[in-house]
Amino acid sequence: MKGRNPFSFERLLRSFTYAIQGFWYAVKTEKNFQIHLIAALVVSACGFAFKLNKVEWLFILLCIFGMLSLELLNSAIEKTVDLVTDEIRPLAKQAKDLAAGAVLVYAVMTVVIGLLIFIPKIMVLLR
Ligand SMILES: Nc1ncnc2c1ncn2[C@@H]1O[C@H](COP(=O)(O)OP(=O)(O)OP(=O)(O)O)[C@@H](O)[C@H]1O
Repeated sequence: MKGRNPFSFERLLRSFTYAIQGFWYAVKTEKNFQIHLIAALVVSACGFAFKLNKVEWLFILLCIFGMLSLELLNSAIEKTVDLVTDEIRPLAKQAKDLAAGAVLVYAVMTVVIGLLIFIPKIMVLLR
C-alpha cells in the first residue's frame, strides 16, 4: 500500500526531521536543557584537557547523552501533563515530580562518575 511502508526512506527522514525539531525546540526554549548542554560542553572541554582514556570517555558520553535524553523526556512529560490539565491536580503533580525525580537520580549518578574520573586527575595536578 502506498505510504504504508514502515521502512520507506521518506518516512524515516520525516521522523528524523521531527526529532531534530524537538531537539531544537528544547535548545531554544528549555532552560534546564540549556544548562545541561552548557555543562556537557564544559565537561567535554575538561575531558580533552585531562586527556581522558577511551573507557573514561565512554562513561562521560553515557552521562552526557543520557542526561540530555532524560531532560528531553522530562520536558515531554511536563508538556503532556499541561496539555491534559491546567488545573491543580494531585496526579499532575505526581507525574511531573516523578519525571523530575528520574532526572535527579541520573544526575546524581553523573556527578558521582564525574567526581570519580576527574578528582584523581585534579589531585595529580595539585601535587
Ligand atoms: N497541574 C498541576 N497540578 C498540581 N501540581 C502541579 C501542576 N503543574 C505543576 N505542578 C507542580 O508544581 C511544581 C512546579 O511545577 P512546574 O511545572 O512549574 O515545574 P518547574 O520545576 O518550575 O518546571 P519548569 O521551570 O522546567 O517548567 C512541581 O512540584 C509540579 O509537580
